[in-house]
Amino acid sequence: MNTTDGYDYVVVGGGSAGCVLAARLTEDPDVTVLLLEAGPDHAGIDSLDTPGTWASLLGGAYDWGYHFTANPLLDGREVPIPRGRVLGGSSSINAMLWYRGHASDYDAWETAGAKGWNYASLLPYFRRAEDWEGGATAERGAGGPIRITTPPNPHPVAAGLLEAAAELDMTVLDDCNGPDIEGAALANLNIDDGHRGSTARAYLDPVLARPNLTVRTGATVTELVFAGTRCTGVRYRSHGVVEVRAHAETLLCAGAIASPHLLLLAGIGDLEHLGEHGVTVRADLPGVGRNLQDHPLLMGVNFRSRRPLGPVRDNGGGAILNWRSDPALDLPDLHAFIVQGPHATPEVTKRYDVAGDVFAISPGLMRSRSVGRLSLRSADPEVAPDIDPRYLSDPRDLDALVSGLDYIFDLAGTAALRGLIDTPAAPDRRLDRAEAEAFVRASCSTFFHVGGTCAMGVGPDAVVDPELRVYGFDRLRVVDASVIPILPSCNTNAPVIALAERAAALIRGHERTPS
Ligand SMILES: Cc1cc2nc3c(=O)[nH]c(=O)nc-3n(C[C@H](O)[C@H](O)[C@H](O)COP(=O)(O)OP(=O)(O)OC[C@H]3O[C@@H](n4cnc5c(N)ncnc54)[C@H](O)[C@@H]3O)c2cc1C
Repeated sequence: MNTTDGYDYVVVGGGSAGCVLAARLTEDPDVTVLLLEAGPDHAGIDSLDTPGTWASLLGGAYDWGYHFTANPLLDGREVPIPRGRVLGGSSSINAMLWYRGHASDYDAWETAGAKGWNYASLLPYFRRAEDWEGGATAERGAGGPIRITTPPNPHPVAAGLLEAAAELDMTVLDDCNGPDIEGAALANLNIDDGHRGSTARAYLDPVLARPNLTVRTGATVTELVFAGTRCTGVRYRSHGVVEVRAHAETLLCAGAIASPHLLLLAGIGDLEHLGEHGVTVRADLPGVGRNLQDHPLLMGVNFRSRRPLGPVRDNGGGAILNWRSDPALDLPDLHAFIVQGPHATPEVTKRYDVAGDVFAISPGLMRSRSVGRLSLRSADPEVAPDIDPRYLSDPRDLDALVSGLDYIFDLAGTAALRGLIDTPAAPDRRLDRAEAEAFVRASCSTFFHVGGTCAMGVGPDAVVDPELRVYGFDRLRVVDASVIPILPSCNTNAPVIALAERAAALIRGHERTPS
């Protein structure tokens, strides 16, 4: 084994959060940072850079290729759960929607025990990250690393969704990232002049020349190294095994699947579970891997277009919609986006014809109540963990998705969409309750928003404290989607980036958790 000299900070994983930390921490020229990324560099790879073809990346060379556990409530299907395996991580393969949800989503973190984490404390970091085309306002930022734009020339189906929503008396929002979120809006996209704005491109590329930053790609961390309760660094695989020391801290940014996996492999987790796999227990921290949350997404409600759809624009979507599955709810729980092409699981594709000029409206549940778990299958780091979001295990989630499916047919019945739709394609008509349930089970997939597996908080299931330090250990933090205690009602890239911005400020001592 090689042992290299140390760095002040070793960042494990160059994804959404890891690139932010590497860039912000090295603003201090006296601090050295090593960023370790298992995947390759993103530079020069056209398929990552081109916004319209992101869906073709799924299951490919830059995806870890995980699957959720077979779910009997989804007809036994093992839903794929893509995660980026390349510099930029999931932000290099994602759909580029920049949506921050509602202020109360973040206030709920503090209520859940994550002291100091609320909308007011995160807003400066959302603003700091943004370069919003509309310029700076009280809510939006300008001049930050991530360029945020709306579709300059929305695809006709995106424009049609906005008109359809207006016909149903929904608000058409000027800005989906303003204080009001209910209604339809043009999407905000992290697309900069036709290029994907991943964190690798926006945060890391501009600072690569800093002498205090070292980036190693093709470097898979297999082990955390400890001296007692102090994390002293990591071992990683890259043409042999290398051990590297972190003089100040090891920062786990490997994402909501790999970060808890590395903790479990290090013997940090539920005592009994670790014992079942012969892992020597370092700390009984039962919350590791628990509290796994994701937003279920129906892939999708498909319609045959009256006219050829033409080339894909923007990210292949362009408009979004938020509404309530039940008028008694305070806030929207359903969120849909338009797809400028077919959007269906293999099972749905087998049953219905979605070939040709077919577009989709895909509804997801942004306040899913089902909570799952990540656990070890083996003590071998090469064996992927068991990842189970337990979709639909709370029956209210099924009700909400059935309601969402039905509402898409209300939209399809508007004059605006009737002008675009020849006929429903999948399903091929509005369904009754039993049929709709069956369609939900066959079409339910992931919105790609896995989080919560190393939740911050104070209770017995909390894994990190509100400064993101792993309970019971020195010099070890988790900074990525894992620490989110309750998923916000939105896509998760912007929240993770704001979280990492705030974490960088905490680590640098520029921000304090209130006592
Ligand atoms: C297909 C897809 C579409 C999505 N669409 C959107 C969207 O449109 N809008 C949105 O807001 N969100 C979207 N998301 C979600 C969002 O991108 C993620 O929530 C966010 O990127 C998570 O950031 P992270 O830093 O927690 O993890 P990641 O960005 O996944 O970063 C983890 C990094 O760690 C690396 N890594 C893992 N294990 C190791 C190891 N052992 N050693 C070294 N490196 C390791 C990985 O390769 C990766 O680079 C999407 C996600 C996917 C996958």
